[in-house]
Amino acid sequence: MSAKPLVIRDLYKAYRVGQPVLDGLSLTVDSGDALALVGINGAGKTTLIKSILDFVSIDCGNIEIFSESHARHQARARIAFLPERFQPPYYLTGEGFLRMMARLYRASYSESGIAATMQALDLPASALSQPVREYSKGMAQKLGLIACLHSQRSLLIMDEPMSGLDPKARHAFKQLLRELPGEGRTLFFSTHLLADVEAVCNKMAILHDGRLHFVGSPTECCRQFGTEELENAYMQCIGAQVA
Ligand SMILES: Nc1ncnc2c1ncn2[C@@H]1O[C@H](COP(=O)(O)OP(=O)(O)OP(=O)(O)O)[C@@H](O)[C@H]1O
Repeated sequence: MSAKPLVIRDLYKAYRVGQPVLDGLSLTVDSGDALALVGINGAGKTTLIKSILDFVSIDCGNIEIFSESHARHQARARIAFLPERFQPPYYLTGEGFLRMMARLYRASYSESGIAATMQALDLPASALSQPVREYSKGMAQKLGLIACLHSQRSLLIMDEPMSGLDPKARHAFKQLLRELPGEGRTLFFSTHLLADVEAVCNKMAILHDGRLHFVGSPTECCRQFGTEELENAYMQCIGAQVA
């Protein structure tokens, strides 16, 4: 049996003593999952992502990436990551950035593949030779997404990847995301957009008060909370009033 992309057990993380952001969180992500992490502002989504990537130290528990401890350098060798508020280095051109990322990811640089993804996301070919400091926010986001998609890595971790994308680009990006499981890749991303969760994901995890209050498919979430609308199910899950 192949190793699971991500297994988290009893994870605790506090920035201040006695105030855990993650309070005994456990989660398993299976190969080919497209899992969305949702939760209110400040719920701890970015903290969870940073914990997985060992960007912050954890207080307790363990995290395994393809059966290796997340703290081991090689555990991250199968991950591509796109941070929240992504900004490529200002001194590079679009192509310079994509070639640098391909080297870092030890992936081949496919001119035709990148051209196709750029076209799908409505990023003009001229952006390749343009310095990224001249990019709009959405253009920079698209460049980061393209680097991630072309990383040839098995586990893609993205923090709010759709933020800054216009509706057309979001539509195209969701289509690209839907293709990932068929390529044997696994997707783990945070989002506030429940419509995107329904469109892309076979699983969602609702983080609230430091714990996962629900893990399962959007359909199961609606069923569990006795509603047809995912938004209402989510509100009930986090104990919020539904108007
Ligand atoms: N470096 C830090 N030092 C102290 N507290 C932090 C730090 N980073 C985050 N926090 C706190 O941890 C909590 C969770 O923050 P986090 O950024 O993980 O939430 P989030 O779910 O990603 O939020 P959002 O949806 O707004 O992006 C917040 O209360 C935040 O203030």
